[in-house]
Amino acid sequence: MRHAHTVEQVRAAEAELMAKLPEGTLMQRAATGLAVAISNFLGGTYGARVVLLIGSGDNGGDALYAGANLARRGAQVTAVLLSDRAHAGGLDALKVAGGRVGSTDDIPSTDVVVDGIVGIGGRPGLRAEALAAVRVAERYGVPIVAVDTPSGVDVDTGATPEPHVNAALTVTFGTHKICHFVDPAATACGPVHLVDIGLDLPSAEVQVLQAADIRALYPVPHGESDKYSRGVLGLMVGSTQYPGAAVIATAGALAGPVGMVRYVGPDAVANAVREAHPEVVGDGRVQAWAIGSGLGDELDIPRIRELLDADEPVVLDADGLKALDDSGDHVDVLITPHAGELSRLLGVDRATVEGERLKYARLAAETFDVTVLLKGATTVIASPDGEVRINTNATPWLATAGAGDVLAGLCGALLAGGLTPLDAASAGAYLHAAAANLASAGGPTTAITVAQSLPEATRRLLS
Ligand SMILES: NC(=O)C1=CN([C@@H]2O[C@H](COP(=O)(O)OP(=O)(O)OC[C@H]3O[C@@H](n4cnc5c(N)ncnc54)[C@H](OP(=O)(O)O)[C@@H]3O)[C@@H](O)[C@H]2O)[C@@H](O)CC1
Ligand SMILES: [K+]
Repeated sequence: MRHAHTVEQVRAAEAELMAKLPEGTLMQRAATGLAVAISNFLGGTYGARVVLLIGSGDNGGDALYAGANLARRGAQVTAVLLSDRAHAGGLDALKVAGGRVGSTDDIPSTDVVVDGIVGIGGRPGLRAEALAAVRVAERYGVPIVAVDTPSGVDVDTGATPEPHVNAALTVTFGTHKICHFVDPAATACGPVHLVDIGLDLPSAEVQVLQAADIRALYPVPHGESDKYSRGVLGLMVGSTQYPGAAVIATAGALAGPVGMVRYVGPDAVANAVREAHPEVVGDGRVQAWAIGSGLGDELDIPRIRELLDADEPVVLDADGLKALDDSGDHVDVLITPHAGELSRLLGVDRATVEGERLKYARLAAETFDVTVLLKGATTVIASPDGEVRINTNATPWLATAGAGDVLAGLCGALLAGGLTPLDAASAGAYLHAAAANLASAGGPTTAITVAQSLPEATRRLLS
C-alpha cells in the first residue's frame, strides 16, 4: 500500500525527527536522494547541463545541495535565483562545488531544469519570475524534475487552480503527498520517486492499494463453495432504449467473483441479456444489487429507493443516481459517478468537481452517507467514515462507451461476494483498469473487450 500524508502531518513528523538529529541532516538525506534521481533521469552526470530554479525556502535548499552533489560528479550546474532570498548554506555548497549563478538565458541549452521553486510551503500558482522561467523551459522542450512537488499545485488537495509546473519526474521525500495521487495535480507530477528520509508518520489521509492489497481482498472460492455461497447479484440495468448497457454490465458482473447473476428488466432486454449470457437467471433472492446503467427514461425511482433502503448492498450508477437522496442510511451503497454525474448530485458545475475531485468525492460521501467511486484518470474512492483511496493504474483508452457499465457490474459482483463498499470499489477500480490495460495494450479497445479481459486480469492478480 502507498500512503499520502498532509503537509501538517509531514511538518509534525519532520519536527520530531529533526529534534533528534544534527542540524541539516534531513535536507542532506533529501538532497542526496534527489541528486541520485536526477543522475538516473539524465543517464549520468559527467558533462550534463543542469539548471536549478531556486525559490526562497528549503525546497530551493534541497535543489542547491543536490546541484552541488551533481557538480562534484562533473555536471555543469547553474542556479537561477527567483527571489531575493535563497538557502545560504545550499548556495555556498553549490559555489564551492563549482556551480554558478546564471539566468533564464541558460535554460534553452540545458539538459534538465530542476524545480526548487516551492514545495510543501508553497501556495497554488507561480509568481511572475518563476512563471517566466518555467515558460522558457516549456518553450524549448526542456524536461523539468520537480523537487518534492511540482511548484504551483495545491499540495493537500491535488487542485491546480493556477499556473504550475508540469514535471517529467517528481522526487519527493519521506512520504507521498496528496497531490502526487489526486488529479489534476497527479498528472502534473509525472512519475513520482520517493526518497526515504526516516520520518515516523501517523496513519495516512489517502491510500493507494497495490496488487498485493487487492489480492488479499479478492473473494476466492474454496472447496465448500457453491453458486449461492459465492454470492448472487441482481442487475437492474439497461432498457428498451439502451439494451446494450444490460448486456455489457452483465458481462462485467459475470467476470467478477459471483456464483450467479439475476437480471430484472423488460422482457426484450432480458432476452438480449440471455442470448449473450445464457447462464443469467430471472428475479429472486440476491446478496447485492447493481442498479442504474442505461435505465434511461424507464427508471422506477420508488422501486430503486426500496432497494436502497433494503438490507442488501447496492451499486448505484448512471441514471440510477437520480433516485439518490440525502435522507436515510445508505452506508451499504456504493455510487459510481463520473464528474458530470457527481456535479448534478451536488448542484455544482462539472469543472469545479474536476478541479477538486478529492473535495467533492468526500463531500458526496458525507452528504449522502454512501461510498463514492468518482471515475477519472485517477479514480477517487471516498467512504462515509472519511477513508479515501485512489486508484492509479488506469489507461486513457478506458474512456470508451460502456466501460462504466462493466465497472458497475463488476463492483456489484464484488459486493455480492461479501466485500464492503470501500473494498468492492477499490478492487473493482483496480481490476477494471488492469483488464483495460490488457484489452488495450496501448491501442483502442471496447467495453466488451475490457469485460472479456477481466478473467485474465484476475488470474494474473491471483497467481
Ligand atoms: N518537511 C520535511 O520533512 C522536509 C522538507 N524538505 C524540503 O523543504 C520544503 C519545504 O520548505 P519550506 O517550508 O521552506 O517551504 P517552501 O516550499 O520552500 O516555500 C518557501 C517559501 O516560498 C514562498 N512561496 C509560497 N508560495 C509561493 C509561490 N506560489 N511562488 C513562489 N514563492 C512562494 C513563501 O515565502 P514568501 O516569499 O511568501 O515569504 C514560502 O514560505 C519541502 O517541500 C522539501 O523540499 C527537505 O529538505 C527535508 C525534509
Ligand atoms: K518544487
